[in-house]
Amino acid sequence: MLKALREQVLEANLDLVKGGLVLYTFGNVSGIDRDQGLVAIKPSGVPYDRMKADDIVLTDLDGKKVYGDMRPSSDLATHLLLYKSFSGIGGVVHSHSEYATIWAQAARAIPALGTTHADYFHGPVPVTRVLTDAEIEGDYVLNTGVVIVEAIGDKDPMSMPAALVAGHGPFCWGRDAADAVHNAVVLESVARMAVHTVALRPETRGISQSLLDQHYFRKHGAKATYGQASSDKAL
Ligand SMILES: O=C(CO)[C@@H](O)[C@H](O)COP(=O)(O)O
Repeated sequence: MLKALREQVLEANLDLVKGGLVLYTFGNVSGIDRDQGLVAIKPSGVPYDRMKADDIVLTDLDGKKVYGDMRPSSDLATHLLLYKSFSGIGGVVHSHSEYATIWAQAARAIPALGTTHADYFHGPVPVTRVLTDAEIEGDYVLNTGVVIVEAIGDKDPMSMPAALVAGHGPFCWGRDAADAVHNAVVLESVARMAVHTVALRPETRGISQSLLDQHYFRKHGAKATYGQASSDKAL
């Protein structure tokens, strides 16, 4: 059932390890088949080096398992809410990558300090509000999705493909599972550079709106000029 999607999601999960974003069983990646309304997601707590395409769990958008013997990722409800809220996305990543998590733990948005940031994120990467005790004691995983959607607000989720969950870590998304991992790897790089930039020059104000716009739109959207015509995100 949806073998190609399960294989893509397996590869994307293994790419979290290759990208240095996760330790042990931390983190998770999912992908969606919009036509069938089914999500393929990492099984919970399974070491990446033992994970097989058959271990990838399929659920519907209500979280009902339709394929697989394993329990789905413990973050499933967050992934599902993001798919329901952001209709253009095809993949979701959660990691505890260190520098992005440092910003999340500090409950600070990552400021747009340079063109590396602007190539991927059209503005500061937002941080969620801190969940209330009632939200934590209720459905914490679902409410994590709620505060991410709030933090994105009226921004286009494809121009801001990441948010930091205060006190927790980053969630990223993209056109598919591989694209979401790509964004998560870049987010970690941008977060690392921002920590050091702010340490070196605490008063830094970041780049201007015009430089941010120029770099972002050079790579994204109908008028993008970067790379080759067939690719929105050539490296
Ligand atoms: O943040 C968390 C749990 O709070 C997760 O990222 C875990 O690190 C991985 O959980 P599974 O996807 O294996 O359930």
